[in-house]
Amino acid sequence: MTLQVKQLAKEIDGRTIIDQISFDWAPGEIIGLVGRNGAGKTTLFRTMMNHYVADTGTVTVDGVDLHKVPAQQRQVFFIDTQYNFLDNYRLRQLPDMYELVYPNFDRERYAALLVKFELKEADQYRRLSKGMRALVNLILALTSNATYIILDEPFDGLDVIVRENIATMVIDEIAEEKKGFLISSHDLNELDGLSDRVLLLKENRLSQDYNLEEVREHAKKLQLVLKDREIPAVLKEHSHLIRVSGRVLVVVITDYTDEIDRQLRALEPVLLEELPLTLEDLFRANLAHDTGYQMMK
Ligand SMILES: Nc1ncnc2c1ncn2[C@@H]1O[C@H](COP(=O)(O)OP(=O)(O)OP(=O)(O)O)[C@@H](O)[C@H]1O
Repeated sequence: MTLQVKQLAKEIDGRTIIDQISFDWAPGEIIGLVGRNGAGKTTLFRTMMNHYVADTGTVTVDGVDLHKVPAQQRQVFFIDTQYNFLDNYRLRQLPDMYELVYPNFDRERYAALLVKFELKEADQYRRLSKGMRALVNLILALTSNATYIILDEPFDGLDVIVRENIATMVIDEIAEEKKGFLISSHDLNELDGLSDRVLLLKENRLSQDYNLEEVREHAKKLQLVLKDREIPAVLKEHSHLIRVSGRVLVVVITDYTDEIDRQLRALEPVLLEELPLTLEDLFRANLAHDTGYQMMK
């Protein structure tokens, strides 16, 4: 079972917002969609869900076009955090609405999760705090029993505890590989430890599709103090400078080989230590136009 987005494009007011967007998404995957503010993340979701009619392209689940067979949209869950109908309803009323679209909506689990997170059925959605709304959105997403769940900036402005709760629930949910998540964020740190794959939206297009496990297999982040102040060729050629503080260099080498290791050790560094690689390091290393050493001149 796979959801396939193919060549999706949308113009608004004569301006291209998303263009040639293609990717596959399988249950069991947590995909991060990263892009700066205004990059088009929400527009991509709205276009996938047919809230915006696509100019070109298709979204299919097992070959069935979601835009042509609306009933198939029950396979995908998305709450538009900007425009939705939830505001005027009380939490106890929401299952009635969602059941119309998602016939496998799990009312029992919905009620149990409200209790778990101390949310009251009588509360009106619009009177909830931002964090509580984010939790309700996630609870609806999980209890809809849709296979593909889109979460648009689910951590935006949330405190650490709510963030942890959401991340834990997402990770628990994919254990059986029956559901997949597509989670947008403009902050890479939010996706660290959560996504195994990251799509980067840049200048209207998906500019990268990273499998983080693969990237991590080949990449290393090192903290180094060299004898010599001169940056050696092996670093200039193969590494990206993440940080420099005094004589301590922190670099990422995206393609670490035995040969690079040999050359580094041959320099007899005063310190050579491996550091944990974050998502942000990988992006900086992969996206920087230069290697970072220019700033040292
Ligand atoms: N209905 C609309 N009418 C006019 N412009 C729109 C509309 N929807 C989106 N846009 C424009 O499309 C661009 C992308 O917006 P979008 O909300 O998709 O970005 P985003 O990546 O989700 O941003 P953020 O991280 O800030 O939420 C913006 O320049 C926005 O102004």
